[in-house]
Amino acid sequence: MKNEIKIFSPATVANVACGFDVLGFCLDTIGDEMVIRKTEAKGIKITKIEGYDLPFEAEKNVAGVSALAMYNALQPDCGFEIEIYKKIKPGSGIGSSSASAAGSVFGMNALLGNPLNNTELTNYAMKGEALASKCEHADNLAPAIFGGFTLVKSACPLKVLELPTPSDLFATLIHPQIEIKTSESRAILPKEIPLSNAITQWANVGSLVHALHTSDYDLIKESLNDVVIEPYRKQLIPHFDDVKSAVLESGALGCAISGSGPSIFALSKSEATAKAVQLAMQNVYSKSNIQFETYVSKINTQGIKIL
Ligand SMILES: Nc1ncnc2c1ncn2[C@@H]1O[C@H](COP(=O)(O)OP(=O)(O)O)[C@@H](O)[C@H]1O
Ligand SMILES: N[C@@H](CCOP(=O)(O)O)C(=O)O
Repeated sequence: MKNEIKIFSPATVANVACGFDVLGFCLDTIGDEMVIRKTEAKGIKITKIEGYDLPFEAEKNVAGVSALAMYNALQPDCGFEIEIYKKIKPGSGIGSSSASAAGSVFGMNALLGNPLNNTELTNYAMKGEALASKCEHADNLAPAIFGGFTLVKSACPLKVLELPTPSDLFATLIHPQIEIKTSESRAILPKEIPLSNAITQWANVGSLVHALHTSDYDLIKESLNDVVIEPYRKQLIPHFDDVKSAVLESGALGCAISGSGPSIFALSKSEATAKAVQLAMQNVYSKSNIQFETYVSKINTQGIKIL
């Protein structure tokens, strides 16, 4: 059995407009790399972090927290070293913390001969995610680990439903280079919502799930709306309304905040439209003095992969 593996741990889009804390999908072109190594010395050590300044103490890094949760439960006869090559900026809204939290447990599981299934891995990864967002949500972790679109039916006990990915669907993202911490953008949300908004929102979630199952792109378009969270969070994202109008005019099926922001995502029916949408996003932000990155990505149906 191998003593070391290198993995690609993908970025993810949580919420997918209407599905706060339950829906998510996995990206293909953006993600971190990690190396996980078995050691004779017991315990979990983070030995290398490149890309961004993050804590090396296992208890303060989401990769270490999820690894420790799994390690303490399994009590294997070895230890693990973790190297993180961070490409996803922390606080991006595309699952930076989730990529690390999922990557460490996925890598350890592979080196131990895969004793755990994807649901068990997601459960341990949630312990790490909770360090960053102050809440055990799995809507980034599930698509990172299972791939494709996922719905977290319940967090406790964890039940993840894998949803189909229509083959022509492409994502476009813009990541304005400002940091919004998930914990802070959760803190501004209302504790209660009007019943009329709840009805609109759960109708959208139900119809989006149906649309994914039937590859009904018109219904995807009708369903990609968020009347519950977006009105609060969009205030933290400069030019959000301008980006959304420009993107919809360019032919996207829908556009919403990615995770807790500041990234904004759109879904389109073809790669050509996704690229036109990318130009529309760039046009809006190039008129401002905020730095940004944009991406076009297929939906990654595999999730984390061994390199
Ligand atoms: N390995 C890690 N990767 C990313 N963020 C981490 C990691 N370990 C700890 N953190 C902390 O988690 C926070 C970023 O997570 P979060 O706010 O959820 O952003 P994102 O939406 O990009 O996941 C930052 O405060 C960061 O310092
Ligand atoms: N459902 C969570 C998702 C946070 O995603 P992230 O990529 O910003 O960590 C939320 O909306 O708070």
